[in-house]
Amino acid sequence: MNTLKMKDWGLGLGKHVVIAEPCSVETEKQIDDLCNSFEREPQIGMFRGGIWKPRTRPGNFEGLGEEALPWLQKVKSRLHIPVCVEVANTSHVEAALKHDIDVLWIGARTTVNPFSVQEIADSLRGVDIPVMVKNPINPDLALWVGALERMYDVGINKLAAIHRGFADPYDKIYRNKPNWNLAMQLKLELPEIEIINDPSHISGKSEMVQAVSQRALNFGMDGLMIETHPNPAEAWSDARQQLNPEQLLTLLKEISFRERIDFENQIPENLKEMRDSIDHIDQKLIDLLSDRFHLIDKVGAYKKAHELSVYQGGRWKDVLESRVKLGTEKDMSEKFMKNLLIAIHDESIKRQEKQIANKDIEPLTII
Ligand SMILES: O=C(O)C(=O)C[C@]1(C(=O)O)C=C[C@@H](O)C=C1
Repeated sequence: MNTLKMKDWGLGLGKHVVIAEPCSVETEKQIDDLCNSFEREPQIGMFRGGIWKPRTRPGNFEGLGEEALPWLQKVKSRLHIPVCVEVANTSHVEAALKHDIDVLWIGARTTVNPFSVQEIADSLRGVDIPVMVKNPINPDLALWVGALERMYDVGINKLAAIHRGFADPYDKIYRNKPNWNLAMQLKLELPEIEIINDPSHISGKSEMVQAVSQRALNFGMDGLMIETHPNPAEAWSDARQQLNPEQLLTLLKEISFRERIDFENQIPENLKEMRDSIDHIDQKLIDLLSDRFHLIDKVGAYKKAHELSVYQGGRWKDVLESRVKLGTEKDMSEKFMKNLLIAIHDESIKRQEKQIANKDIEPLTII
């Protein structure tokens, strides 16, 4: 994809984009109050207001709709920063364009549905407006990439992604569990697409927003979208996760926007040396793993000849426990050691099953 980075969208966005926003636009006064707080804050690069709010069940506040759009125009003239809104259908797009909204974004509940995404994309054919695409609710990279591709295919070349976390009914910590690996995979697949992180929807509680923001920046995310309200306790939606302007400004002072080293010729000499050593160690690790799997194949041949079962619970328990102990003694976490060993053991089982059955079988996870 030949897309433009946010700094080249012609909207005065800097290197790290901070989008401050009330979850929902509620009253003209609320917007005025936020403008007063952010008037002299150059760090706020964009303003977001929720106008149409998707709600799981009817009866909750679903946004003010079109009547709130003129208030966002006022934000533009007061703060001189671009404004963005979520659009979920073609009438939203039409209203947003009519009111000079600068940037649109597609929400997680829309990204999951390629029909909706395509309809929105079709309504944007020939329109020069940046679009940001939130990850779908479920951790499906193809859906996320697909939504970006649908936008690109109708001629939108100002594109960004937003990582807002993924629904996980078993997780007790986050509202939407972050999946940093998946976000990194998006970067690998579409290196030109920048990713904004939405720590508010990930954490679901204001006291976690700073830690999640820092984590996102550590992972090389290109900006933050943080829900902000003059008085979060009184917010009509998502009261628990919004910061007040003062909290937002403190957060922005305290977090560290880390530099990224993207190009070979920028790498300082001592870092290059350390990376060369890492390359060497990785090579040795791979050689050792390959030696281990050759032995696994020999054990597999033995099991086949003697009709022994592939999975050997007692041996596996010993291997797991002893290696986890060795690893933790060398300062590696128990969780990491377990994950590593489970991955290795899965692969051993898969190779031996294949040997015995002589066909490809999906790997199992056996603990
Ligand atoms: O010891 C064996 O029987 C093996 O095949 C090796 C191995 C391993 O990867 O360490 C693999 C499968 C068994 O469940 C136990 C251990």
